[in-house]
This record gives sequence, structure tokens and C-alpha cells, in this order.
Amino acid sequence: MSLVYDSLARWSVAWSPLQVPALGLHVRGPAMLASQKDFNNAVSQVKLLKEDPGNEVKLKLYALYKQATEGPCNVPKPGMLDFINKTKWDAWNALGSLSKEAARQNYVDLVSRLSASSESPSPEAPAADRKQPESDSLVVTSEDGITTIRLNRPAKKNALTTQMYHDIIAALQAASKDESAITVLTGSGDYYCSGNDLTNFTHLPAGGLEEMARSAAALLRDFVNCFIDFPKPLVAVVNGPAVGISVTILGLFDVVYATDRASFHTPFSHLGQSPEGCSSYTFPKIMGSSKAAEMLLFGKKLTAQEACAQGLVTEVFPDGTFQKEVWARLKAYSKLPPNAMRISKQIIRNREKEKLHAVNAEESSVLRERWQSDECMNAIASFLSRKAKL
Ligand SMILES: CCCC/C=C/CC(=O)SCCNC(=O)CCNC(=O)[C@H](O)C(C)(C)COP(=O)(O)OP(=O)(O)OC[C@H]1O[C@@H](n2cnc3c(N)ncnc32)[C@H](O)[C@@H]1OP(=O)(O)O
Repeated sequence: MSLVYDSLARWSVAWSPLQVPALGLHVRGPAMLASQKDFNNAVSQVKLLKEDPGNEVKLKLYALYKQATEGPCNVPKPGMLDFINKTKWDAWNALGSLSKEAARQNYVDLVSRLSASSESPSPEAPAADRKQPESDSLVVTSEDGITTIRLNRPAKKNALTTQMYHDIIAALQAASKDESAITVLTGSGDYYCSGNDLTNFTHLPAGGLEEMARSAAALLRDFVNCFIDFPKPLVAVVNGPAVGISVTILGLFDVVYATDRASFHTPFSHLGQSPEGCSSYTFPKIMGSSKAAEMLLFGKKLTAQEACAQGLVTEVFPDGTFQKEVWARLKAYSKLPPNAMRISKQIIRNREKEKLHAVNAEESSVLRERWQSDECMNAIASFLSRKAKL
């Protein structure tokens, strides 16, 4: 095995994806997908990375580059003993029929995440030194091998402000590098989370509605990408009702524990919006297409027991003993060997990642349009004028 890894390291210097000549590409696809210019910039940016991203990531960059420039792999498979070329071929071939546009987008996303993490000042932020969120609406703690990210806006049912999305992204990035074994997302007070703060839509920038929708879609994509890529066991401790995006991203968690007081509600049609958090892909996979449609098209609210029966929730606990039982269990799990848990998660999740990134890009692109629609504007205006509640 080490022969393959050593050879790959040398291969990446000797024949990096960057040295494959760029082909003139025809740019098409929805506005949200990366343009040829974005792709070329990302290709140049890779050369400026301060840290070696490692063989696994280099292989992924190679595969995405080939898919983006040449399309699906249709060259003959190298022989068994040609380790290096066979490994490269396998990586490219694993992308299947992913479109050139989606591969280009995934390449751009990956490079942007690599650039961001190579710029982060401290690779291992212990809990005490962790950069704290910008506002009190998010509280991040690390104890007993568990990093807990707590939504802390109980008076507003933990609705997510724009600042909170940014703070959660930063908290997940820090948690992915800290010493904890498990990361938990939970809420303060009687709600888990009432979804996107609808007043986010009232802060119109100078560019108006169009600019607001563009930047919200970019933020949504970055936010969901962090959940797709999170490398350690990620657990949702659902302490009360959950709405909107706090429900849809549950499909990206490894385990979901819920109090029997919780409910799960995705009222997208009521709001003139459409699904996000990769739920258009994960929900049908988890619960079957017709149950998913009832939730995502008709906004059917599930009880905790129903969500558990449909596979969205792992286990439901009586509210009176919820916190005690769940935390005792998580403390025991956090003592398991962390590397084994990471590697097992990788095996379970990795083959889905490219697909999830493509779904996330598409959902964000569709929502960008929805947020500018009359249906959506009217629904939000109605909530803000207190005419409508879920
Ligand atoms: C950039 C990424 C964008 C990602 C997009 C995601 C899409 C979604 O998440 S869609 C889901 C959006 N959420 C909602 O539609 C929920 C709206 N809230 C309600 O319907 C109700 O507040 C409730 C059913 C959640 C709770 O009702 P309840 O009677 O128990 O409490 P309230 O008095 O209504 O709420 C207390 C307080 O909190 C404010 N609030 C609650 N949720 C939100 C919210 N999502 N956005 C803004 N504000 C919210 C509510 O207005 C009250 O505030 P005041 O005390 O100041 O009146």
C-alpha cells in the first residue's frame, strides 16, 4: 500500500492535473454553476496552495479535472501492475456520468475549500483557544471528546440569522480539526430551530432583491457543503420542533436523536420556496419518494415517532429523560477510537459526496430564482405582518 502512496506523491509532482493542457470548453448550464473562467482561476489557485493537500485530495482534483475537461472516463483501464495509472483511472472512472459542468463546479468548490483551510491560522484549535462565534446566538463548547454547537436564540425559536450561518460554518471548520471525536448540533430552549430567519430577507443590499438572492444562494451552498464534507461523526440532538433547513440537513448527519416533543416540518411550498440541504436527494433515499413528496411538496409535519419510522430520526427519547440519556450515550461513544470512526464515516459517505455537491449546487441555484418570485415575497410579507404562521 505504501508503494502506491509513495508513487502517488511522486506522480502528483511529476504529472499533476495542472499540467494537463486545458481544452477549450463550451460553457453552459444554470447561472449558479462555475464558469470556464472560475474553473481556470481554480486551476491556477491550486498552484498557490501553501500546504500539500495529500494524495487523496490530489487524486480527487485529478479526477474532477479530467471529468470537467474530457467528460466521463472512456479510456482503457491500465493493467493491474501499473499502480499509479490504475489509481488515477479508478478515481476518474468513479465519477461515472457526472456532467462536465458539475465536475467543473465541484473542482472550483474543492479548490476554494482547500484555499480557505490553508489560510486558516491554526490547524488544531483547542477548545480554550477556539475563535468564538461573532454573536451570542451560537455557543460552541468542547468537553469529554464532544464539540457541541448550540443554537442559542430561544426567544426567536433559534431561527438562523445570516451571521449564524457564517458562525456555524466557522464552528464546523474548527470542529473538523479539533481534538474532539464527535460533533453535536443542538438548540437552547423549547425549539431545536425554526429554520431560516425570515427577516434575513428584509435586509436588502444596494443591488436589491437580485443581489440578496445571489448572496443568500452562495451562503446556502457554502453552509450545506460544510455538512457534506464534515469528516467526523456528526450528531443532531433535536431538543424540540425543527423547521425548514434545520430539518433538511438532517439527511447529512450520521445520527439524529430526538425528544418525543420534536416535530419535523418543511413548509417550502407554503413559503413559495423549494427544498435545500440536499433533501431533494437524501429524503427520497431515506424514506422513499412518496413520503418525501408529502413532506417536501405538501409540507406535511411529522411527529418524532413518524420521523423515526421513516428513517430520518435514529431514536426517540421521552422528553423528561432526553438530555440525560442522550448525553450519557454520546459520552460513551466519544471514547471510541476517533480515527476508526472517521475512516468508517469516510467509507460510508465518500462515494456519495460528489453527487451531494452537485445536488447542493442545483438546489441553491433553483432557490436563488424562487427567492425573487412573487409567491415567496408574498409568503414572507405575510409572516412578517403576522398574518401567517405555520
Ligand atoms: C441563506 C440560507 C437560506 C436557507 C433557507 C431555508 C429555508 C427555511 O428554513 S424555510 C423555514 C422558515 N421558517 C419558518 O417559516 C418559520 C416561521 N415561524 C413560525 O411559523 C412560528 O414562529 C413558529 C411555528 C416557528 C413558532 O410559533 P410560536 O407561536 O410557538 O412562536 P412565535 O411567537 O411565532 O415565535 C417567537 C418569536 O420568534 C420569531 N420567529 C420564529 N421563527 C422565526 C423565523 N423563522 N424567522 C423569523 N422570526 C422567527 C417570531 O416572529 C417571534 O418573534 P416576536 O416575539 O418578535 O414576535
